[in-house]
Amino acid sequence: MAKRKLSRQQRWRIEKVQQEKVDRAAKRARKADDALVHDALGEPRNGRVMAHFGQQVEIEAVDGEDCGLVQRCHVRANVTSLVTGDAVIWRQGPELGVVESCLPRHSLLARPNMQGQMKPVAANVDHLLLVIAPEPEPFANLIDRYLVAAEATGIEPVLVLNKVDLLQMPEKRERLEALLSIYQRIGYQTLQASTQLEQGLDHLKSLLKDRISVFVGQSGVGKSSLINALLPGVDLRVGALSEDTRKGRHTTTTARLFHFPDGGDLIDSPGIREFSLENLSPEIVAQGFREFHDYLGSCRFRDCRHQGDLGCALAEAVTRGDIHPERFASFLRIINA
Ligand SMILES: Nc1nc2c(ncn2[C@@H]2O[C@H](COP(=O)(O)OP(=O)(O)OP(=O)(O)O)[C@@H](O)[C@H]2O)c(=O)[nH]1
Ligand SMILES: [Zn+2]
Repeated sequence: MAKRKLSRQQRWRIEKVQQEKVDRAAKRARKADDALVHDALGEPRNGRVMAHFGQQVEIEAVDGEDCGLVQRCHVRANVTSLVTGDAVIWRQGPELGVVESCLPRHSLLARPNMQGQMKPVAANVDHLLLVIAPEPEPFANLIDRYLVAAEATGIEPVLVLNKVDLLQMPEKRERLEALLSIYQRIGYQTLQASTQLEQGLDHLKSLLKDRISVFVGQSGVGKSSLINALLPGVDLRVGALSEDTRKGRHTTTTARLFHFPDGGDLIDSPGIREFSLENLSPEIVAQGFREFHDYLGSCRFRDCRHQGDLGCALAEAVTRGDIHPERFASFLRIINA
């Protein structure tokens, strides 16, 4: 009896402490809001989230005479979960500005956090540059996994084969070009580059113009080298990604938006580069294979699992040569993973 009473009391205490924490946070947010009302804030204007630091964000003005001006901003309590790349309505302040609302997003990139929950990391990305290389060679499935994730978020992927200077051996060149041609045939843009030979960079620059891009791909394929070639003078690892906190200066993993000198923007962070697909249903995965679209819904059985089922339209398309067998095998590996 006594034991049960104690545990109820303990529960009550824990709940009370938690409620106090929530109340304190709400009070802090209200106080910050109130303080801003009394400051001389500017007119509402359009802006873009450049980076996110705890309770604050860095906003760049995208309109007006001082377009390009950057200010740290407080975020109104009713504006939830802003991420880098978000388009916002904000007001400039003497010291701190304020974000009043977030405009609708056309895409959202997410990645799993430590607890395995998907956390949004970047908004309004137009282009996913999927970097592959002869070394390390892309492992089976890697390209398709990224493409499915891109299709699920509505972001246009482009395949970038970097380090083409390493393709001296005809056998290797043929193998990688055959791989690229699978994707060209189903309508993906591909391009070849070498940061070593400074090859393909102009083509890449023209693709990046007027868009927000992210670079993804396995470790060692040359993402940093490509970004450094396109964004000279910006150290992506230190400085730009650091923030001052009471605990001292440290590098955060927050995503940051950068402007390419020749036009277009980059959103980058260690987390974004690892972005991948998590827990997508077989239907969404199938939608992520764009050459399957014409056949989905045409299988004999409405609940066809496309795994040897009778009258499977996908399997028939593979037999006819309309779907590449490697892509179909990749689809099955992803849904059975
Ligand atoms: N031969 C050759 N090597 C390159 C090229 N681009 C990059 N490398 C080399 O590839 C290695 C990996 O390059 P990074 O740019 O660090 O690759 P990354 O994709 O950013 O790797 P992570 O930071 O681990 O994700 C480095 O030793 C580069 O010098 C290229 O065009 N040709
Ligand atoms: Zn089927």
